[in-house]
Amino acid sequence: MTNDILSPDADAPYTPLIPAHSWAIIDSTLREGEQFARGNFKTGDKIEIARALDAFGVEFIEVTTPMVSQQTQADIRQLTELGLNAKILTHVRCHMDDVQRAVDTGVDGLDLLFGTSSFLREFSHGKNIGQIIEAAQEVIGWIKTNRPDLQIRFSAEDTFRSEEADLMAVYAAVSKLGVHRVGLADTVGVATPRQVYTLVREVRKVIHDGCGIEFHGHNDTGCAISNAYEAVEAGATHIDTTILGIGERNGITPLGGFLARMFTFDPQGLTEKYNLELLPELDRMIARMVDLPIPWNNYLTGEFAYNHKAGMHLKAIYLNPGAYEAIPPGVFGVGRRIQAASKVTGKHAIGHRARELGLHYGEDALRRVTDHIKALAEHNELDDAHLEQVLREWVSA
Ligand SMILES: CC(=O)SCCNC(=O)CCNC(=O)[C@H](O)C(C)(C)COP(=O)(O)OP(=O)(O)OC[C@H]1O[C@@H](n2cnc3c(N)ncnc32)[C@H](O)[C@@H]1OP(=O)(O)O
Ligand SMILES: O=C(O)CCC(=O)C(=O)O
Ligand SMILES: [Mg+2]
Repeated sequence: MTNDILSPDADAPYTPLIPAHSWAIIDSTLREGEQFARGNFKTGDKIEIARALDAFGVEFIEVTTPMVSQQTQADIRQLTELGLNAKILTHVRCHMDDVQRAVDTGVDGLDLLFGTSSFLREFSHGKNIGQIIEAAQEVIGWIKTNRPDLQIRFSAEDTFRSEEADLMAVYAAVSKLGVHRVGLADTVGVATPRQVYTLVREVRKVIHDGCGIEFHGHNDTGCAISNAYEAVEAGATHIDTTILGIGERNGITPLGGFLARMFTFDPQGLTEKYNLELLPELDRMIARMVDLPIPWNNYLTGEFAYNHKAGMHLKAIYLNPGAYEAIPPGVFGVGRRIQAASKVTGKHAIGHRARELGLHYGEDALRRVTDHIKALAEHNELDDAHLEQVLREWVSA
């Protein structure tokens, strides 16, 4: 494959702008997604979701803390016994009770968190930065001694409303304790792309070389995908997503939208890494489970995500779909829709449809039938059957 989605020069050598192997997905549909208004997955749902994510190829699946209930604890165990390729991580408070329960579930790693903003220090857990670091030392020290096989991530919840000096102290401390990843969480979706880029670069300076950087971004101000992208550009190694973006409030970085973004930088790498054509099935599965439709303008899989209508677009799209598509829909298992019958159509689109029907119009007749179709569509929606009828009637007129 070449970079031909970015440029019509198909002979240019393939050079990914941001290689897909430089980052991994931590899909949190089974954790953040359970915090969505309608996310109440039963055991069977969880197994279906985990298997579907694994078939798609995500590298990690994050699940809710076993502290939620005995059922949740048993479900985690069942998920870890499925023999998936994806590593299973559970999201737990930085507390020995949580960790001790979590390590018995068979997970591959623990995603620890502690809120570092003044909001969360005052209103959530009441600890100061020194106490947060002490708790991290106790908990991470225990895991390192007793379960060195487990991956450990430590995240500063509400990172982007935390003081930078506090963050650096916490990240440096947990890095020294040997965590595998640190997490930056835009918990209330307030960060801008530039802030994310800058902070990831700063954090990189205080952690050990092999330490990964994870980004978790909420979408309250519509920046979840751009922020995840900026994180990767700045050197983040892991991005949290959920299917359809479900999560607290209006959710987090959606898996499909993030992959659409990253596809444009390394189409070949993404195609090798994930079974992209399974994305529509994932989106449909979650839409069914939360009993909501896939939004009409959803990235890649929305009903109209690949609808082409304007005459100027249609003329070019027949010659090369790349003229008005950033990403070939077939790669993600979706098709395009050509809407030739509308008031914004043009003679090229009408002529093309006529030829498909085996009808041949001369230049003047094509102009006349096109204007007639445009006039009809001005007042009534026309469907393809109506267009075909008009074209057949007018060809001999
Ligand atoms: C931004 C996020 O999404 S963070 C992840 C959110 N996830 C969840 O909340 C998981 C689901 N939660 C639950 O099932 C429950 O909240 C439980 C089991 C975790 C705790 O339940 P409860 O004991 O009833 O406490 P409750 O939820 O009311 O309060 C939260 C407790 O966690 C403590 N806490 C909050 N953050 C942390 C942390 N990072 N590390 C340790 N303790 C913490 C709070 O201090 C509070 O404990 P306290 O009552 O001793 O002060
Ligand atoms: O643990 C994390 O990094 C993220 C927690 C979370 O869901 C959030 O802060 O929004
Ligand atoms: Mg969140």
